[in-house]
Amino acid sequence: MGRYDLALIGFGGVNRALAELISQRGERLADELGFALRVVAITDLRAGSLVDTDGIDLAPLLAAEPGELSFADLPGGSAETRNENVIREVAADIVVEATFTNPGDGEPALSHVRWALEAGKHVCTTNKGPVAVAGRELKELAERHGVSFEFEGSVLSGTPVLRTARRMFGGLEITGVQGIMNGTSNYVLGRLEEGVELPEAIAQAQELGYAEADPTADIEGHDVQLKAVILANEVLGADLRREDVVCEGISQITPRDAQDALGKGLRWKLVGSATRQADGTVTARVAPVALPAHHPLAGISGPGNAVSFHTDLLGTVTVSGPGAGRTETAYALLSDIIAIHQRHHAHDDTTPVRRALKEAPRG
Ligand SMILES: NC(=O)C1=CN([C@@H]2O[C@H](COP(=O)(O)OP(=O)(O)OC[C@H]3O[C@@H](n4cnc5c(N)ncnc54)[C@H](O)[C@@H]3O)[C@@H](O)[C@H]2O)C=CC1
Ligand SMILES: N[C@@H](CC=O)C(=O)O
Repeated sequence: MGRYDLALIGFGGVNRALAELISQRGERLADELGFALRVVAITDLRAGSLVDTDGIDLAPLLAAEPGELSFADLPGGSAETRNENVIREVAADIVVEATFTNPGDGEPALSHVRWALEAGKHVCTTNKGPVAVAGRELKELAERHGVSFEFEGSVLSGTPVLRTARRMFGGLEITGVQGIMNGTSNYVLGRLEEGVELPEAIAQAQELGYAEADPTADIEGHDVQLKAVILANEVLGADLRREDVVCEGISQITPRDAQDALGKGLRWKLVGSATRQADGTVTARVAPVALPAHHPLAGISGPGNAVSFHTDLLGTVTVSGPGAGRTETAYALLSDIIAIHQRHHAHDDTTPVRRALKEAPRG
């Protein structure tokens, strides 16, 4: 059975949840998927760095409170983050990038991804910054080095939107996408409908692990702006930048507004969209919209998200599911690792499904 050695860059909510999945379900996953996962390096701004090429024992790290974790006194540990050294030098197959999203220049995550690809390592990330700022360049860099750059979790967390569009919509013309793409703001709008004030609703979303490090990005729409760029570029073949997307958030909506709307059969939602215009160009915007109850996006509640694809042959196809959450987003990373395995080891007959297919009687 094959094995992938992982370097985790950033050890906050999402990468800890991935480590938990590996620690608690590693054997089951290996049986099902036909490969094992082992963590050989972790870096984090607050905890430092830790390297063990025989495999890090994750259980004691996961038992520690996140804020109290320090690698400094562990064998192979250091108080220094040492990102570049770890990413370039440690013998890992896949670098898993889950540090803060920087909506401006995508840094330092953009450099983390570049270093890894240059070193011939696959990358999966949930970080929107590098994808929105330099997605095309990074995909080309990955191609040149014969490795994969996967980022399913950058839009709608673990709900497979990008891969669904890429793999399942062949032969369709997609004319536009529209969706609720931020779990925090959708959760907050639901709380406003219940009469909770904005600061308290935001604090609850932070506690639940939905919000960005700076929740302004969620509330003012900047997070959706990045997701609209990624969808426009990935699904509609555009070349948009964040500045091209007109953006308005939900900070002006009060509990009273939300409750008044509800009384009229409307629900305020933060809607992101990208549309192909008649001249072939693509435009995108983010804005709060009071949707009528019968609209397909009106019923999406809590941290749930949904994206509708407008197509020529199927009409509108909507994918919905969690848009945020630590474990849900860690699943996106696992799905990226599975995609890497399928792309680079498609001819291995190691998984139970492949073995069964090969051994099944024909005719
Ligand atoms: N939490 C969620 O529901 C989702 C998160 N994401 C994205 O996933 C990424 C991670 O999210 P969370 O784990 O929730 O964030 P978090 O804030 O819990 O964790 C980020 C971690 O990165 C570390 N870090 C920051 N800068 C670093 C650097 N230069 N080097 C090493 N470590 C660094 C921080 O110390 C922190 O532990 C973010 O980019 C976020 O936008 C994407 C989809 C959903
Ligand atoms: N903060 C984001 C997390 C995922 O991108 C959200 O709330 O949707």
